[in-house]
Amino acid sequence: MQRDDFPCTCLKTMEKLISSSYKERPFPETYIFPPDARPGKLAVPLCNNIPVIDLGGGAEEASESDDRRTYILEQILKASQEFGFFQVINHGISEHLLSETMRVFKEFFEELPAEDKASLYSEDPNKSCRLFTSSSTGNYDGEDVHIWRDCLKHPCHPLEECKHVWPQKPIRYGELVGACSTQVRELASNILELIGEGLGVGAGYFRDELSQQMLLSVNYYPPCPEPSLTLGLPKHCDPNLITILLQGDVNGLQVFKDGEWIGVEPLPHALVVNVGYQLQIISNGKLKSAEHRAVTNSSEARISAGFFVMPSNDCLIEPAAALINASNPQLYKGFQYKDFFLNFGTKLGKTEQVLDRFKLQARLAS
Ligand SMILES: O=C(O)CCC(=O)C(=O)O
Ligand SMILES: [Fe+2]
Repeated sequence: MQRDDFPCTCLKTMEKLISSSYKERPFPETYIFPPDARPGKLAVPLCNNIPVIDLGGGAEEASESDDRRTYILEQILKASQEFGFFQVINHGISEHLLSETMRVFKEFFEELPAEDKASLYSEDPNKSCRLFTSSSTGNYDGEDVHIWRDCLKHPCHPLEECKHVWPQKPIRYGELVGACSTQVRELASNILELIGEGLGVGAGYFRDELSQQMLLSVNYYPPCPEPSLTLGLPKHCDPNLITILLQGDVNGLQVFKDGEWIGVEPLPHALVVNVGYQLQIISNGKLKSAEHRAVTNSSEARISAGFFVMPSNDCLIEPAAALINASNPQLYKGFQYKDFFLNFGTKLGKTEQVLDRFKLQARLAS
């Protein structure tokens, strides 16, 4: 960016961010979804049936008692089969760290000077740390409809290799997000161990390449005057292995279950865990990656932070051999993770098509 251009480019960039322009009147038509994709009924039932699993102080500690470990493992497996979603409490990550991390995200979006934000803004999806608005495709100007969110995205594992690309401000960002990423990663590894054991592929199955990368995506949804016409995130399943989400204390996350949308109730200091496409594929369809979306509201800003555990780009993904037999034929072909990810980017909003290229028996796999 040339110094002379700076104020002008900066201003244009900041106009795109929905957090800078949401008070605009009249309501911008470019954010209005076609009738069949609108959220419709906003007051969906708040779901008290998405399982809430008590990890009793941390999944790790569960290893101290075999019975307790087996009980937790069974609950995680059942929830991943039936819902593809669950919440965990008593997960071992300190409440103080979680609330301070959410606070630093809020400071980032609401208090950072425009020029600091502008220096991180990029529409290049290959840029490792970037602030953008609407979808992550990097094609804001070509989108049919914009989505009502700004997003800060960057890798968060291994810390020493990625911390240097993170925002330098707010000043506590590195320390808090670093500590939180480390602890979330440990929790995710423990949950994956339990899943591996429960599936019968072995506790260590998801270590190394299958879970090598972790990406942090912080969503900022400003208050929206027209929540019934807009979406913070359209319906999708996550493309990765497993996601751990901090959803703060504002409603907005909904899961599609048995033909209807249900809200995932924000519980203080709970973390939401959801199965991504890779876990569905590796488990040969035994675990399910559920469709979800984020709706907006007219009264307060909402922040969510997703930690996406994902395979290395070159990792070969295929259903685990131990899960295939005469009565459970292989449902998906093997592929490299990067091929899946590229294909995913072209199928945004078309969840029914994402898996088509990877199915072996189109009529059986869902
Ligand atoms: O904001 C939320 O609660 C959901 C975020 C989400 O689904 C995602 O980032 O993939
Ligand atoms: Fe998601």
